[in-house]
Amino acid sequence: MTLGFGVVGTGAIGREHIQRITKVVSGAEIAAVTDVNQDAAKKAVEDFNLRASIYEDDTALLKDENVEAVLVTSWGPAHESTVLKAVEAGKFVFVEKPLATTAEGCMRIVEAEQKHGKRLVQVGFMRRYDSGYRQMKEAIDNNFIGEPLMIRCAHRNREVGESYTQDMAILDTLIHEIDTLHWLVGDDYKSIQVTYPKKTKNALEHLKDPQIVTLETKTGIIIHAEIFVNCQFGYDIQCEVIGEEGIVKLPEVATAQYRKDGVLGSGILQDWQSRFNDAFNNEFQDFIDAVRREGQPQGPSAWDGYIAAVTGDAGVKAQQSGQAEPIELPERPDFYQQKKQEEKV
Ligand SMILES: NC(=O)c1ccc[n+]([C@@H]2O[C@H](COP(=O)([O-])OP(=O)(O)OC[C@H]3O[C@@H](n4cnc5c(N)ncnc54)[C@H](O)[C@@H]3O)[C@@H](O)[C@H]2O)c1
Ligand SMILES: O[C@H]1[C@H](O)[C@@H](O)[C@H](O)[C@@H](O)[C@H]1O
Repeated sequence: MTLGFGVVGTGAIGREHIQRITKVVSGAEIAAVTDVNQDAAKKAVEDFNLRASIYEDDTALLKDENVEAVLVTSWGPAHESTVLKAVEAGKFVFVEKPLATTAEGCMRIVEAEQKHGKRLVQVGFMRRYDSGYRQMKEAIDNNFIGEPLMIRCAHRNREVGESYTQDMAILDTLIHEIDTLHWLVGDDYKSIQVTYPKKTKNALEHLKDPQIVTLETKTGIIIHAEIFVNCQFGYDIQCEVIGEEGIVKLPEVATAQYRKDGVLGSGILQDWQSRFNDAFNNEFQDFIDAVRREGQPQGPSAWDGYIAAVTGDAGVKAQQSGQAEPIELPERPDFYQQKKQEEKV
């Protein structure tokens, strides 16, 4: 069976995922599309030569029997409503981050999914599918470095535009570390604090950049994460876990090495699309295979989306207060502990 996707939001990443589903991964096709900008939906159908119906909104798209899974790539504030409608209709959902823009919204999805009785939703935290992070997780799970004690990481973007606001450093950028790191070490967060070093002259006036985030986990691991979104030199993701008996570090992405003008060097990737292209491909293949074979997704769950939202809210509060803000999460429901397998991804 080929899995029919209905795409809600045919903007930048929606188009990338359409390309991925039709040209790169196997087992799925685009059955339908919609966008509040109908021209964007029509253009996607034309540009990718899709045999897909175009609907005026998500409600109409969800009625299409050929739509078995919904790909939610609209703007963040629109995600919750589409995901809830899709869960209500019993369709699988792949939703780009954020699951919803509020913790309450994420909880509404968690509750709806539990009411449905089996997992339908996967959140697009693609770093869990990056081969470097997966190797790190394997080393940590196999106790290769002993108990993790500290994590140092950096999330650097070359530059950001006018529309990038202060809270986005947490909710749009750090959100990836928030998801990846608790998965990596199998721990929950306890608190978050944000401090501001000297500001770069390359940041627009409204933005403090860089920012240093300190997260503490329940078992006492301290994480130092640098968010630097106008670093100028490229897209740079670093992560190092320091354990009792060794260190495991995210490998640099291999790019050609050159010798020129007395320099031995290699290029730095410039954007997240190229840095995580393989991870995006892997996450889609896994989603498609899991729902076709097991009848439910196995990747980052609605509960992971909820953890990210609660931690993100505390992070935004910490940006304003300068204090360590507590991160209060209820117990993970049994529903989201069903399979140890899920934790591996
Ligand atoms: N995983 C990642 O690294 C990653 C990277 C980029 C973007 N994202 C996420 O993907 C989402 C989309 O980002 P983007 O850069 O493609 O944005 P975009 O603005 O390029 O595209 C969004 C599209 O959704 C449409 N849209 C908005 N509300 C809608 C609704 N209610 N119904 C139907 N269509 C609607 C818009 O018209 C637009 O075409 C965001 O949530 C963003 O955070 C994730
Ligand atoms: O800071 C950016 C991140 O590095 C990317 O991975 C995307 O998530 C993008 O939306 C963010 O603005």
